[in-house]
Amino acid sequence: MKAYYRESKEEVLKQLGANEQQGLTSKAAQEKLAQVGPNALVEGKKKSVVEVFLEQFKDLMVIILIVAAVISAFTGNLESTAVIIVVLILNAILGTVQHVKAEKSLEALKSLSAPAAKVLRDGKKQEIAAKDVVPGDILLLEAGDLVTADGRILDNFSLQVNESSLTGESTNIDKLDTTFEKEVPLADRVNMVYSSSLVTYGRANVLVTATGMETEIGKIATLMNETKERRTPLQVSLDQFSSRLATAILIFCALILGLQMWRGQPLLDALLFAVALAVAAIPEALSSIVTIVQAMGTQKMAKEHAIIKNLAAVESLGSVSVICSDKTGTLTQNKMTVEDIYIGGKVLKPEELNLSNQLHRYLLYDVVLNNDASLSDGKKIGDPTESALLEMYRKVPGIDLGDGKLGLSESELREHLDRLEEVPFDSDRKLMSTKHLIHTVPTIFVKGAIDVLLKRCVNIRFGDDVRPMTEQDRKDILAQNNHFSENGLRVLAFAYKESDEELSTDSEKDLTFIGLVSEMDPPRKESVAAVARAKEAGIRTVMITGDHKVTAVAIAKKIGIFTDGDLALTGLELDALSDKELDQQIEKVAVYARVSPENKIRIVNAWQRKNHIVSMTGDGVNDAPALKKADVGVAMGITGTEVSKDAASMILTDDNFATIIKAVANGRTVYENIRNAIGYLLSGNLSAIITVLFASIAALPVPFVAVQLLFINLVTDSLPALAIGMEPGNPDILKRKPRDPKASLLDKKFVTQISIQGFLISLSVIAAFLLGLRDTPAIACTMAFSTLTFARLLHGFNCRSQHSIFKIGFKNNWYSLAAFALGTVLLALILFVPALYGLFAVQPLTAQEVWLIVILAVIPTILIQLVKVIRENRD
Ligand SMILES: Nc1ncnc2c1ncn2[C@@H]1O[C@H](COP(=O)(O)OP(=O)(O)OP(=O)(O)O)[C@@H](O)[C@H]1O
Ligand SMILES: [Ca+2]
Repeated sequence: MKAYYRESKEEVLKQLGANEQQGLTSKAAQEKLAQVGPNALVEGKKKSVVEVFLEQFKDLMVIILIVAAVISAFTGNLESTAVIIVVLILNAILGTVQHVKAEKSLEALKSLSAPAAKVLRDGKKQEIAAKDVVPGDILLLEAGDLVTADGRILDNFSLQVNESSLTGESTNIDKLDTTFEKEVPLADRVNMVYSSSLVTYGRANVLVTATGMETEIGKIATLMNETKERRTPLQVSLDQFSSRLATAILIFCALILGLQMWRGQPLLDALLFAVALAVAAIPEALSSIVTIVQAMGTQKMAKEHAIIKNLAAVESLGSVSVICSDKTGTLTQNKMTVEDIYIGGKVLKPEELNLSNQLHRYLLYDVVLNNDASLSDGKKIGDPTESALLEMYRKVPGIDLGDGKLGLSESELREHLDRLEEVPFDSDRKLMSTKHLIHTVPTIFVKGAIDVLLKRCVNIRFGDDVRPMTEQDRKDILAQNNHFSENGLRVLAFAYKESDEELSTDSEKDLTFIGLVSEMDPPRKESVAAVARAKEAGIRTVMITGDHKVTAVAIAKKIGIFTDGDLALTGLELDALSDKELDQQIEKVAVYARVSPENKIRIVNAWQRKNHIVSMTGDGVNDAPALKKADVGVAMGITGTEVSKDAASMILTDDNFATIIKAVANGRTVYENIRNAIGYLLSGNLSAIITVLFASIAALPVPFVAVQLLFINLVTDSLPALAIGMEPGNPDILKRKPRDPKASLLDKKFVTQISIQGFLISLSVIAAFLLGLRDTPAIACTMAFSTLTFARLLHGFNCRSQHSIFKIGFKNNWYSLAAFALGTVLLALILFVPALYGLFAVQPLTAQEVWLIVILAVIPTILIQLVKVIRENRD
């Protein structure tokens, strides 16, 4: 390993064959990539397919089935044994396929949110996937970036980096472009940056020295490589439910076994009862249905511009009750245009500026030079606040745009008066400064938020004349600012000073005021409707912005976030409140203006103290802690920093507030569909359990054989359960209050409903069984099995929604009809193809018996639908 930090910049460049001005050529980069491999950490050892397959047999439920197979073999029912074994193997294969698929789709989602890196290649700044970065690349880092490779700093502009993921040290570290003589420990190598750290401030050009597993984090990556299987809260609670259910089944089986033996039944016959009960009770399809429905939900969300990074977020989304959203870009379009300019005591349009006016000239210097954006071929690059300023510059009469007129184009101006030093903008300080030589005089230009900047101005300039700022001047400026803000305009203030000092944040004082520029950022069209939908859904929308309070409230009113009786707080006002005072007000506060990232964490905490589930958007470097603290942290796919994307659990690929509401609706739908599918499976199982218990207690023969129950649980029941999972969102899904996150999935009301439905179906099945018993036990068994299967297929329609089938119809879910049809065909095959009789232990039925089955099976569904219709008409 070479100690790059101990060698000079030139030496390192030479060793890696790199070019500081041009970067690598794309061809050289490609060759290098083929040679060293992608810049990614090798994932921890994944479970092999065989391991996954074998794991499927570790389940207690499966063990019960294996025991059932053995018992069947002893009772001479070898066909049953064979079928159970085949079913078990098929089930394990299905489980394996599903596991692999789920992993793939998670990986696909991951790759959608893979980090990007900015590099210099072929002499141009380019954004590439982080995995394509190679040693020798020139990495262009700026605040908000994730460092994606190890590198030596070539040019440093006050870069600050957080290396906590590597060193555990949480403070930000100032980087330098020096060379070390002696050996120093990793944490002190301030002329290097390391993969996995976050750029919190400033910028730097860095020569990549190592990528992938060769990086420092790669070397210790084995520690974090154990890919833990993460289960969502819902999956965890279902796991708990399953294991409790398994225990209950075992106890019941023992009781039944005891009862049958006590009656003097031979052991093997008694065992058949126990087996039937066990198989009837186990919801084999449950966990796979939950996984499938979740996976389909996330895929749908991805298509609708919301990428889920963490599956648990789908569930949290369903109970979100507060959404704290950024204003700029999320609620608004982030398309800024300059409206009015306040300069020399007058309000002017850009077209009214005059190049021969010295005051106007200084504003234009400040506008163009103290600005990182650029306009090329009509494309805006950089911060929209800043590109709007360049567009304003171009509107000034006399600016040369290649037509030979007098004034310089912005790039010529930047070339002539190049930037000597700079202090970049950050949303805490809300200022930006640059230093230039103007007519050989060193001059510092400052621009930023008016409330911050005005405090630092001591003079004001009118034309060529600079004089001390009076109280009246201040009042005039603030009044003008207020006027702009009330119209929802963002205001930037401009100032300068002539000074030779080394530029730092300390230089931003004793300034001379130049003027104000106001910019318009119209709300997104969809925002108004989305906020209204959120309100209907019991979700409070709160606007959080770095902008001025008056501006923010004006926009919030337009969008419908701020209504009569609401409050607006600034970050400073928030700081002045105690937690207790904040708790008293928080529900009224609709707008937070001039917030700092720390304010955001406090806002999340306060809502969470009130047991709200909070979604918070963020795009900046410092938003990461608030995004992590929120229940659903949302990052912006287009404008968000890599750091914010890394911390979020959902990424909006269109940066649009309305997408969050869509995702909430999807989250609610996924949860409801899962709940309905679970209700369907459990009520069906319960009906079989009741029938077996009844037969046992009434000293009747065993009503089902294991194969029949397996057929129902694994085949005919899975079809409607999946169809229920595909149910499109209920149109009134956003008209309800958010789900209480603490409420259990199987609450009392739901359990009662499941019990009643299971009981109704079992009544039909028992009736069919008793009618069959007038003939032979074998016919009775066939009738009980057919009635159970058909009744459960029909029950699929009942569980699609709380509403009756007349209200929801079939049109929006053809899957439910297809599932029913397919299940019916399979049942018919078993009943009418003699070759299958042996396998499923059925007997040929008469036409009369078939009619009886159909009628008995339909009755529970008719009753359940009837209740729904009555309830609908009552409400
Ligand atoms: N590039 C910049 N240079 C100087 N000042 C700026 C710049 N951008 C914004 N400002 C000033 O800082 C204030 C806050 O901007 P900031 O970027 O923190 O808010 P924002 O992130 O754009 O808004 P939101 O939080 O709604 O997304 C603005 O109102 C403006 O006055
Ligand atoms: Ca912001």
